[in-house]
Amino acid sequence: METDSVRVESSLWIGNKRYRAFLSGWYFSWTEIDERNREKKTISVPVSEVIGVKEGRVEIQPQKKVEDTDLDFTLFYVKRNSKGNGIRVPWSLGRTQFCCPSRGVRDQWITQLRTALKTHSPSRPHRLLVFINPFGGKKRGKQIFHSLVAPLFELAGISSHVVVTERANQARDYILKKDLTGFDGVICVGGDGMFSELLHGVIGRTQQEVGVSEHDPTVMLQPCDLHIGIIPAGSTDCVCFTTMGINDPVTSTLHIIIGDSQPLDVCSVHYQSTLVRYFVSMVGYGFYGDVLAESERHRWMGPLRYDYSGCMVYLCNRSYPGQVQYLPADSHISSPRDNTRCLSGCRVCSESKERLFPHFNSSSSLYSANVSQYSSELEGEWVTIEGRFKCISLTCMSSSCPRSPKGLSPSAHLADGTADLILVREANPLGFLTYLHRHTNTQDQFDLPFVEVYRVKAVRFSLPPGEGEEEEEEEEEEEEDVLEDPEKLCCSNIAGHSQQHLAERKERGNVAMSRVKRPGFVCGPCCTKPRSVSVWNCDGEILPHTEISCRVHGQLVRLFARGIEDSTKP
Ligand SMILES: Nc1ncnc2c1ncn2[C@@H]1O[C@H](COP(=O)(O)OP(=O)(O)OP(=O)(O)O)[C@@H](O)[C@H]1O
Repeated sequence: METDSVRVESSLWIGNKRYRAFLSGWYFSWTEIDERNREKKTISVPVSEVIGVKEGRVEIQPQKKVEDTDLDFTLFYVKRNSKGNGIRVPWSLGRTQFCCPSRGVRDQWITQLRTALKTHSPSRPHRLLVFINPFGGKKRGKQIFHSLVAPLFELAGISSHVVVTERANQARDYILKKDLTGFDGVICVGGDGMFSELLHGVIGRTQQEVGVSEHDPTVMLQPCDLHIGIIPAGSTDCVCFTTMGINDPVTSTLHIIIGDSQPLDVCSVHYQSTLVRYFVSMVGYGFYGDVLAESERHRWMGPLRYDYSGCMVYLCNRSYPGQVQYLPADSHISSPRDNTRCLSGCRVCSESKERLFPHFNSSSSLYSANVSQYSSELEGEWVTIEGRFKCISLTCMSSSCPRSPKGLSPSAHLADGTADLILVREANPLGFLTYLHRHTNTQDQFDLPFVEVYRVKAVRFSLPPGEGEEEEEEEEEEEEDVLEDPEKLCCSNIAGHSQQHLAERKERGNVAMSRVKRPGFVCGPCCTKPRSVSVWNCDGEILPHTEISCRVHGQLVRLFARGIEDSTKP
């Protein structure tokens, strides 16, 4: 294979300065030459990060301008900026105009650069299916796509079919049902909710195509070929932040164009033998469930509702009884307290591929059909923990966001086939506040006596006897009352259920009566009824079940991303 042999070399001019430019296999470099023929600074661009090569003098920002000259060509490439608002530097579009000594030399440069692009960057997408949520975040999805993303796609020769969604779940249904032949990936312009729609569509479609039942909690799901890209335009954009290290539409677009590929673990949530949901970020019971539930009642406040609800729920100082069972991951490989960070090219994640897909055979299609349909992952010693918990969370990734740059579990990995289970036991309010506050600074949030963290492959949660799922039907009946009389909403113990969930329950009608009585006590300012059962917050959606089981599916999907680039490296 050709590696670093020089393919083209010549003098080129940028403005009135002369440069010696050369294209080796993997890099295009140009070095300034002064009047005395001495070499000065060299700029080197990996061919894999070239966005496009155009004849003439071309500008695309702020507006497209083309000056068709015989001697010039313009190179567009990924440029790393000096600072940004994330935990890595943002990317922008670099542009350099070169002037050649003759038209023949110019044409040779263009041909060779384009050939190098095809050879050294073969996995770039050519056609993409784009879903824009016009109502996500600050409602700027359409504007972000048309002003920042589309011009870059055009420059890179990527064609896109754009669907502006008119309802929730339209993107998911489209992916599940429509013909996707010819598309190299699906892109969402929106927030975590839109990403979740694409995730469910892509996983569901892949399983349909190979005849695997998603409802079987023991089945080995088929990894998905179709890549997912995220252009952040939501309120929190946690998945984008965690997989990129930044929420920046241009950085995301450039990763899509160069065809970066980041495998991602996905967790499935089952209730008995029914698939409830998939998630990549987190599922949380107790505090996180209550905050989401409370915030649903204050949607009119906009994004402020999360701060408000967080304060209210904190003041309630609740804890919940339950039994957590987990299947530990191999602690020799990594641990949630080993102070490592999953960065681009992470060794733990790349080595895990062999462990996750031992029958991988590169000559067959992705991950080989030899993999048994039933997983041996669920074999092993389950560990049981009982107690009262302020919150229980399970996260497949660090789940960082601008407010919590290190995230819920700073050493979690994106693609190692594990998740981190965090148990926060009953604690005094000040202790719990310390735990919460440590998510926003550099202190270790796990270094507290009431906090435990485990790296796991699967988790089960059950309520103490007498608090089981059937008894929850009683609460449903109370919810029925609320639906009939919305006035009751503000003081009801369903503070917790999303409007969608309430609607679903109302639709179900026939609610069973239950005779179980709970002790009556006032638990805080936001709730005047007893609460001994919380709800699960799954990536921002309230789950309709409490006794759930979760299982990690290693590297189930692929994103157009490369993980967080280490900004300390040159
Ligand atoms: N046209 C639409 N009308 C109503 N809802 C929609 C529409 N398109 C998508 N949705 C739904 O809106 C929900 C929220 O959208 P999205 O995630 O894009 O923004 P967000 O909630 O502001 O951001 P984040 O999830 O990051 O907090 C998604 O769950 C999606 O299913």
